[in-house]
Amino acid sequence: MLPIEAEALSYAAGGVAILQDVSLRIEAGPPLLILGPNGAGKSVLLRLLHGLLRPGRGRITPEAPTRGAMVFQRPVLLRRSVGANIRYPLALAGLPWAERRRRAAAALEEVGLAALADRPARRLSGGEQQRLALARAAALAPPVLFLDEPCASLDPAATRAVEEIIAGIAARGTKIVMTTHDLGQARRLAGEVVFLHRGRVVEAGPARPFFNGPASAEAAAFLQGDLLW
Ligand SMILES: Nc1ncnc2c1ncn2[C@@H]1O[C@H](COP(=O)(O)OP(=O)(O)OP(=O)(O)O)[C@@H](O)[C@H]1O
Repeated sequence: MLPIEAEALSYAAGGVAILQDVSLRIEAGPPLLILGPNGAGKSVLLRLLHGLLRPGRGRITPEAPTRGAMVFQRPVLLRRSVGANIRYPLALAGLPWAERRRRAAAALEEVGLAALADRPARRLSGGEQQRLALARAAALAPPVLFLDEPCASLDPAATRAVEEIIAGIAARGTKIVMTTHDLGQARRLAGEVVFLHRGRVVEAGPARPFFNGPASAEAAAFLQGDLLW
């Protein structure tokens, strides 16, 4: 599924342009963080890249109904046990029974939920639910994992736990493409950055130079907390 190539994407809703002429290439490597102020179009771009939304203009290759797994700000869990939430998509993917058990156990161990495997998933805390959602997506070993503000409703400790899980998934070869409002988190996780402002890509490239000395006035203002929209 990699690379994913987006060419001249535009997207509008209700007659309002949300993204304009966005081109980017997603390649194997460390996490790609999509950054920008409120309303810049980060979530819409993530959904286009994944395939949940279709661009009004432009093209994304490879063409596919979806181009990876996705985890949302608020996890969508089945009304089943923690373990069953992980095993169900593995069954849908056609994996044999023993392999499903093995992968589910390993995934729960990795996110620290092994002891809660038989609990109803929807009774977990917010942080535990998000860890479960990540374990469920990672158990499929997708080439790309799209994360939309995965820590938005979590406290700092739960946020750090989720960051460690994300870094672990990335280290095993899944490309992470994610949005966040948390610049500290972006600095900790990002290998590459796409900076959006008002629906356009203003900067794209390796994370370190972006954070240390952004090329554009908009990104410099954003990093100082002075670019509100
Ligand atoms: N279906 C829709 N209909 C109308 N407007 C929309 C729709 N989806 C998104 N928008 C608008 O498009 C703009 C970009 O939305 P998006 O959610 O991608 O921004 P964002 O950068 O993720 O913002 P935030 O940081 O606030 O989450 C916003 O102004 C939003 O109100």
